[in-house]
Amino acid sequence: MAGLAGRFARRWCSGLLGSPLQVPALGLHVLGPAMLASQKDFNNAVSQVKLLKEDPGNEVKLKLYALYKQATEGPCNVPKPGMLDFINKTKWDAWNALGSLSKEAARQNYVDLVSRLSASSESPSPEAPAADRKQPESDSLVVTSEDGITTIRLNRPAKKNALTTQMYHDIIAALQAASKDESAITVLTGSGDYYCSGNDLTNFTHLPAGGLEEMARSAAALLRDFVNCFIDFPKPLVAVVNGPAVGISVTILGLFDVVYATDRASFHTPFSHLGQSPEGCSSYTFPKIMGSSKAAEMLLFGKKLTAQEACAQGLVTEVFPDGTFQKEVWARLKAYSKLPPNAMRISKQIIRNREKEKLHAVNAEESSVLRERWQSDECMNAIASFLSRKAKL
Ligand SMILES: CCCCCC/C=C/C(=O)SCCNC(=O)CCNC(=O)[C@H](O)C(C)(C)COP(=O)(O)OP(=O)(O)OC[C@H]1O[C@@H](n2cnc3c(N)ncnc32)[C@H](O)[C@@H]1OP(=O)(O)O
Repeated sequence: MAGLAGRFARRWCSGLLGSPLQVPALGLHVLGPAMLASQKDFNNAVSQVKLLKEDPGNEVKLKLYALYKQATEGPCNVPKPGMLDFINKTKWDAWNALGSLSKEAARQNYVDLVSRLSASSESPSPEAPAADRKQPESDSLVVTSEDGITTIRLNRPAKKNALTTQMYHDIIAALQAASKDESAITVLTGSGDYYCSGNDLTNFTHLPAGGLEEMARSAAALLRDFVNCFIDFPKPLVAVVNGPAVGISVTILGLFDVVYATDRASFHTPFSHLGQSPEGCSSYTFPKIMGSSKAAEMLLFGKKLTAQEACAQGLVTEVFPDGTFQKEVWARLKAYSKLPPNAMRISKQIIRNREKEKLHAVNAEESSVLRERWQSDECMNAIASFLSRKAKL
């Protein structure tokens, strides 16, 4: 069996290396004619592929192959190979998946992909910033791609990774980019001793010209967009909970596929204490995950769960000893990231799709209720109390 697999792998690689190679349908750029690569750029990129220092792996080679075919011959126009002709069938599938993508757009995508591959093969960093991704506006979020994993790291350890308005925008952009990049898995984690202390309560102190009402309106719109990105995220999404988690960083966990936590983590949703109400679709996902009375204890009374309790309730997938947490979790994720990405994406789709409409409706309702809550005396007093250091949750 091993011999067969080895022969198959060798044939597969040489088959692909012999032809110029290419992007998942999801990752393709839709560009206006003025921005498209010239034939010369394309020819250069075809030559560049042969000079790559590192083998980009079969999946990328397959993407290159399909884009090359689309760019030079247009949409797939040859009969589908038989089931047992594995290699040619896989290549045909990749080309066919590009549908009616124009030759010009395929050429551009090919050039972009080769340029990303050239940049990354020259990068000396073991955890290189994703070359194809616009980096976040502030240092409070760090996005890297390595070993088929895109990691979005909250990086405000001095403030326990509390989420500023800019960070919400940056996370949205990072998720949108990750949904189209070449990684198989996307991870959200934190720097320092906390995973995240939730919404930065000073967000509420920056009143715009329209006053409290306008602040609540725009925060609700941002919240809705933010949560929608998690609902719609197409690839496996994993939370690596490296320490305590508060507020919105807990509620959105119900939208992740897998949640790994250190035994130092805790899970706290003190919404009533803050005069607020649940978000992140937790009013729907938590009762589903843990039953209505356990969910009520967390969401109404702000009961803080230990990592072990959260695991017993089904909110956390597995708890690891803090001393070996990073090593164990990343080793496991690296192994998972080698699984066929399309299979994982399609399986996620089957698992999640029938819930999507409901989740969007819940998100809209939660955001609209919060818009009112943020203008209430209960909420204003709780935030003033935190800011004046009278209260710690
Ligand atoms: C677009 C808007 C969408 C909004 C969505 C709705 C979201 C709701 C929520 O997320 S509700 C939850 C909000 N979070 C909190 O209420 C937590 C508040 N923080 C605390 O209670 C504590 O800081 C702590 C328990 C997280 C940690 O306590 P401790 O270990 O004692 O550390 P410090 O308190 O000294 O914290 C260090 C430093 O960080 C600042 N900080 C921590 N969390 C927040 C925060 N959420 N907002 C603002 N600032 C925070 C803290 O003030 C300290 O700052 P300092 O060093 O004093 O300058």
